[in-house]
Amino acid sequence: MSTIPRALTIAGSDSGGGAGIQADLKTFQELNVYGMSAITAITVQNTLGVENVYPLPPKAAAEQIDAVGSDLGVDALKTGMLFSAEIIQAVADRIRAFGWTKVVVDPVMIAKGGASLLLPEAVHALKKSLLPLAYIITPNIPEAETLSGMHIGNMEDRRNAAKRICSLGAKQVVIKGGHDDSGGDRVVDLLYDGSDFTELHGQRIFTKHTHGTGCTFSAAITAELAKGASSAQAVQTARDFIQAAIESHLGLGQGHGPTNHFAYRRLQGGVL
Ligand SMILES: Nc1ncnc2c1ncn2[C@@H]1O[C@H](COP(=O)(O)OP(=O)(O)O)[C@@H](O)[C@H]1O
Ligand SMILES: Cc1ncc(COP(=O)(O)O)c(N)n1
Repeated sequence: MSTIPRALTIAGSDSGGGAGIQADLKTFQELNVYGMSAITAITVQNTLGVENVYPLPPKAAAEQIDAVGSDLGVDALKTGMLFSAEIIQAVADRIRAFGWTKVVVDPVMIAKGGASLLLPEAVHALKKSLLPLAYIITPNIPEAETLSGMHIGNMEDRRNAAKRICSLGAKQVVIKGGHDDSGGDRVVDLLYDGSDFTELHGQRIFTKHTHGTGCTFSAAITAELAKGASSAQAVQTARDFIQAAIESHLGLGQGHGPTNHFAYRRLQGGVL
């Protein structure tokens, strides 16, 4: 019998392949984890932006989760674009019914190009129904501001926002630093595990090819949790993965291009 770790992504499809379900499955594969998906919405998207969003019925998301959960098994899962309060509710119900605990919530709200990937009225459902199920939640700075209800202008604010987000029920939080350009050539992600803070520092890459960085980062955390890594180890591997992926982006498309999901394998000495 195979003992390969299994990870599930519950997210939207990005036809351009750089974010969403596609980025998640590529990341799982690169980290040697068996990937499964439950699609919540289909986006018509390329590097120039999101042209349209077709949400699926909440029942379709729930049935996909049931299908994989009842048969293949799930060691860890992540959520990405969930779009509506009804889909959030359906997803939260299934996570609770299966009793899954290694749950990474990427609270996707707005695409880099400005398109809304979560209806404004669904923020309440995200906070109330999904956030308490999160083992790790991974907001970027604008998402952390929405969840915490406070402005984040510096690292002290970020620490306070992290505490507030944990007080809403998430066990741990990583507030990502991609949107904070005050650090010059450094980028800092902040992990709060409910008692201690860890700063993960990296080299900021000056590029427009950062489409899907948040999806890829949270998928890498999920893959590592599926393998049994601690949250600190999982977040560090995810940081290394996304750093390599941005550094050697593929230069695809005319707009905000995808990162290079092959790069981490190359870094580890694997064959391309
Ligand atoms: N220009 C960059 N250089 C290096 N790392 C980056 C850069 N932009 C984002 N990252 C990393 O990518 C991940 C996603 O960050 P962020 O851009 O803040 O999230 P999101 O994609 O959700 O908006 C984080 O680990 C962050 O440190
Ligand atoms: C289906 C889907 N899910 C998530 C994102 C967010 O990714 P980004 O913030 O890099 O645009 C996206 N653009 N599309």
